[in-house]
Amino acid sequence: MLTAFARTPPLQLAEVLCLLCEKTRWPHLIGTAALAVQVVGSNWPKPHYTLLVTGLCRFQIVQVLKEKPYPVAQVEQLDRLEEFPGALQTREELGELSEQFYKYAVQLVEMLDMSVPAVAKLRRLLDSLPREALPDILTSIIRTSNKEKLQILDAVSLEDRFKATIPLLVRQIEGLKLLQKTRKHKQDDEKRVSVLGARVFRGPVFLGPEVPWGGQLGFSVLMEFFILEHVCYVFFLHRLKKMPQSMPEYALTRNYLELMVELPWNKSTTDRLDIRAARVLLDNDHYAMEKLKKRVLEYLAVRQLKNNLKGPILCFVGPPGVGKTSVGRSVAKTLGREFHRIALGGVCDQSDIRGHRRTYVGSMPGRIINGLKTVGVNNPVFLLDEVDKLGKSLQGDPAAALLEVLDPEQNHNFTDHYLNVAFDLSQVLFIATANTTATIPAALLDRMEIIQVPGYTQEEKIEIAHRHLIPKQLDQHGLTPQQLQIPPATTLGIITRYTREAGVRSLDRKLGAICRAVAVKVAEGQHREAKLERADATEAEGGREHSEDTEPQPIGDSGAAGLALPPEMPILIDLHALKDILGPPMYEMEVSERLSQPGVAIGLAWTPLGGEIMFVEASRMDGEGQLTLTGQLGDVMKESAHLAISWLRSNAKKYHLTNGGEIMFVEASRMDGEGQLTLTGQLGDVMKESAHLAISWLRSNAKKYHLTNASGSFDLLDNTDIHLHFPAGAVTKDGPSAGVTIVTCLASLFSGRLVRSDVAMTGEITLRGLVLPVGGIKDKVLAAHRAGLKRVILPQRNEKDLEEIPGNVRRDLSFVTASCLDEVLNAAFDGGFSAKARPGLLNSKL
Ligand SMILES: Nc1ncnc2c1ncn2[C@@H]1O[C@H](COP(=O)(O)OP(=O)(O)OP(=O)(O)O)[C@@H](O)[C@H]1O
Repeated sequence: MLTAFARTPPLQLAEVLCLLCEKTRWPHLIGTAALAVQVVGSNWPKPHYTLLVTGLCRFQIVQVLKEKPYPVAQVEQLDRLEEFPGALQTREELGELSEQFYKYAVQLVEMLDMSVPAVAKLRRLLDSLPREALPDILTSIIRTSNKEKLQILDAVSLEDRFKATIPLLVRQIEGLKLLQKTRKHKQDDEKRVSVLGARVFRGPVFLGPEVPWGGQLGFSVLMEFFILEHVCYVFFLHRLKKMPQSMPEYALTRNYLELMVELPWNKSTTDRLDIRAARVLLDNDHYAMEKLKKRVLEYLAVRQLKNNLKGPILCFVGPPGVGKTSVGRSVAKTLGREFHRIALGGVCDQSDIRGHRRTYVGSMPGRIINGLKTVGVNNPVFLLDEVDKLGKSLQGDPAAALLEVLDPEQNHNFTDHYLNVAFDLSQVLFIATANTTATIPAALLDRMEIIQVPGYTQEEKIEIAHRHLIPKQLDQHGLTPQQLQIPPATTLGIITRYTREAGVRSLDRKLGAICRAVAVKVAEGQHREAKLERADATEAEGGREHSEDTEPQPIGDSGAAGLALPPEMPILIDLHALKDILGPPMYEMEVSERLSQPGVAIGLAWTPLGGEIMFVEASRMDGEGQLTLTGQLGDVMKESAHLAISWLRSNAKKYHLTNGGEIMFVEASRMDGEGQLTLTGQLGDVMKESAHLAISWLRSNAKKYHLTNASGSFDLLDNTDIHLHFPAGAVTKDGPSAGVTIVTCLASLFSGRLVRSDVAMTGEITLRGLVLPVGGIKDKVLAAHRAGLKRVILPQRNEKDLEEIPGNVRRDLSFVTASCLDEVLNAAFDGGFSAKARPGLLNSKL
């Protein structure tokens, strides 16, 4: 019944035969006739045969004659390919279709890498085969579903065949185009195309609706995979499909694939770059911080002018609670970007940044990739909080991993160990914050632009409290300004007596405590009001109700109002109410009290927490002894013991203390008149050296200033030990800026004169008595102002830094700029310190 045979490629026929036999069981009446050429296989270990057939032609079943033991049917041959070449030439439309088809086929093949042998062979095949055979051949090679294949088989007329196959070719071409677009940046472009090319034609899973994802991955998602050239990771889909769900690896693979799908590979928000609006928003959100806001606006302006700015990473450095994090949040808000904060404090494992390799049990991606997953876009603002507190451990250096993240030249190719695929971080805007630059690794510091954010003055704090903190706290506690009022005088009271900070975080907390206390009163008041109303109503009805609750109760200790009546609104917090709520003041200014003895001076220190005033105390003792301490003591405790001994020794005569007691003084031989200098207060090396410098300078200038030791000798250390102490003893201190304070303190000790109680100072000294400039002037001056001091002695070369000081602080303080120690001492003592100017010597013996 088969009258004309045409040779069709065996591959296609084998597929169609299989389809017909296995899947369809005759629901399809059109099939392919084929000649079995070879049968290879065996029955062991289980039957496995490969059938090689040569295709002949399409046929249609007319009637099934019998089904067993094998189906026999009467069929009719459908295609007569020998007629087709003629038809192609005579019918214009068919000729055009065939030409179009050929062009698409060539285009598709040319998009592949011709260096792959299979592709080159295909190209040759395309030219050598008759045009009418191409639709069947290409359908069997390109990615098509079984359903689509059967549709082509059904297309008997050549015209239908071309028409049905062209869309399949176009779909494949578009897929490849998208793929190539995304990979054009990559260096290893060609290699990957070849791998991909081979897969497009022969690989198991590509574009197409029938993806083996158990219905959970849609076509578009797989498409995204595809175009993002992570084609090889589709491999995991196969693995997942084959794995039993109980296998631990199933969850791992699934999590991994879910992360791949959830990551915002090419999803971003559109930047809103309106500098005027940004300025208004920054001003509305933050009071003061002019320098920081100015720099942030400059940065945003440059971004507006130049897209894809590979700009510096901004790093805000300043004490805690000065608003660094919240400015970062405002930047995201002005740009209309997502905001994500990554806390780096205490991170000491580089896999925190870069993720674990998937071979680890419990492996996870790093914080960067996790953050991207959380925000769901690839251009968020990432705030790297506390970069100065990164640790180091055996698990690697997280700072080194951050280098890659922050380097605009490298971060378009950031590879997380877990993901193992490069992710482009170049669209992410990184802002870092730190309390100090001292502990930021140098390489990291080099990649960032540091913007100092100094602490606030008292006036600024009051403004911030009233503009931002109080409204925020009221809102958080469900209160209104009609219920609670905090006058500026009370805010100042909180700032000076209950907080000691450069920022406003404690102030915020104290305001929160006030709101909580008032919330209780307001809630109780409402409760009572309701009860009173009910009581009134009952009374009106003639009934009388007695309840313990209606007994009058005082509000707090202040007894401001009884609880029988609701408190009068608004509740005004004065200084008395403040004491009731927050307890007795935590900080009192004890400056003048502590300066009531010679040998004490106030220095100005800069710490990561802001500026602070620092007392330097000195005492001297006759003779030399040794103190043995046992009992596994820590450094601070040992220093305390030294302090105690020093105090007792210098007060021994006053209290009639002798050396026959419990403490063991072992007399040591005197070293040629050299005294001993004891330094306590957890000092760093630089500070210890400053103390030695100060002593040396004073010894060499002892005659000039009439400085003597306890026995009246100008050799200050002769038979004399000196103890210098820097409270608070448990806080580590270092740096050269205490030099002038140490000199002043010792000058006071050896002269027996009191240092002015309203003066603080800072400056490095040299052996020749020069005063060198130091850093952190603004914070230090603000600390002196906070402490209520009146005069600040600064190195002359720091005069320029005074410009940064707010006008009101400058007005309250008098500044003395000194270039040498002579000037420092003259300004630190009443009536100056020069030898001539000094009145009769005070007896300096203690
Ligand atoms: N100038 C300001 N104007 C308004 N609010 C401010 C200002 N400065 C700080 N705040 C508020 O103070 C609080 C603490 O600020 P934030 O958390 O940003 O401090 P930080 O400098 O990042 O501190 P840390 O270094 O501890 O992270 C926030 O509620 C913030 O809104």
